[in-house]
Amino acid sequence: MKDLLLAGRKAERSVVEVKGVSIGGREIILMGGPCAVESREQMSQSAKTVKDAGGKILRGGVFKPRTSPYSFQGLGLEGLNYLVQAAKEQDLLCVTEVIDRQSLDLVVDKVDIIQIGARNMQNFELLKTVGSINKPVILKRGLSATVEEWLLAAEYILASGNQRVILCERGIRTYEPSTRNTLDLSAVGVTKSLSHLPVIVDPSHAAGRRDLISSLSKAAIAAGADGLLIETHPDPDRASSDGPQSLTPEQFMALAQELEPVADSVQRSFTFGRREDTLEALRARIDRIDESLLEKLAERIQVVKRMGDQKRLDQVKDSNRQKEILQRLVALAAELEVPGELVKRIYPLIFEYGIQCQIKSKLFQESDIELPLGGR
Ligand SMILES: O=C(O)C(=O)C[C@]1(C(=O)O)C=C[C@@H](O)C=C1
Repeated sequence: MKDLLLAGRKAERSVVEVKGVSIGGREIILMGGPCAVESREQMSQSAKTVKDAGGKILRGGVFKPRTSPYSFQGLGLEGLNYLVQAAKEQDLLCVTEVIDRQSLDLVVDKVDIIQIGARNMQNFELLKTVGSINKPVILKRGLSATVEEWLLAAEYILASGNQRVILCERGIRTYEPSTRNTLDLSAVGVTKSLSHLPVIVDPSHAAGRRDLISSLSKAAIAAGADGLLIETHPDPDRASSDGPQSLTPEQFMALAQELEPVADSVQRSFTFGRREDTLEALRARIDRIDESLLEKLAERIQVVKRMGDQKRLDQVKDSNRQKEILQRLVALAAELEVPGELVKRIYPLIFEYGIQCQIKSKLFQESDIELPLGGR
């Protein structure tokens, strides 16, 4: 197929790694959650269901591109917080859809995966924009897109620099009205023969009815899908969006349990149930925590550097302020059951590095003299 310079087939299939979760490896990755985020409680319950079932990623729409302008359009930022918080509570990753640059800017630092919905598959400017970020992207197949058009849409993202693209088959429009769309399972195999990218399947949007989700999910795994994106809602009859296709928590659990033997039968793996106590799962959790600690440290260093601009050289070191910070943190540490001694040992290093940065930027703005801590 022409022009698939980056999305086209390679000797090795790509595995998209995100915070210890590998999409496109041997393991089938289960992602679940409601179509739209509605409340803190709804997201908490959904996250628990997904975790209990062995899922790794929580989904939830906060910016909803709806067919009718009068349908629920999403909770926006308020919903984003519910999604992120619920995922954190259960140590899940989270994914949400963006519809334009503005919504991308709002979510990009908060979620683990960005979704481009079917209706935006050929929004080329948006594809280029998500191509310039450092976050994996789930690219849904357009409602009437051919596999070639879908792969060329992925090519836009890859060509803009972002190599972590996951394709998602979510059903296409056909003449058959008994399901909302027709799940094109042959597209999984076709796409995998043409491209190295991982492919997941969303049976919920394809079928539009919950009675078919279980069989379609199992069929998707047998067809070679690397993961499933399935809608579940604590109370589907009251869902503000896509209730008829959402599974109840019990149905979601039952389905997840049935995935294990299907995955086994095609030399893939899926483990039903919570797995937080294995060494591997705990290490993955530690990796995620360490990443966020470091991200916060980097943010602190940036702020401290900016503070330096507002101080004279003789004001850089402020022992009273350091004492104040330490006192507050030692008290907080006690509440959080972290030894105060640890805080007292770590913080002087952090203060010292900040002071060095501030002094350096004042004295040697143009120089690159090594600081004792190796910073610059
Ligand atoms: O509060 C300031 O004035 C800072 O520059 C920040 C900071 C810090 O790291 O928190 C750094 C140096 C000062 O000795 C006190 C505190």
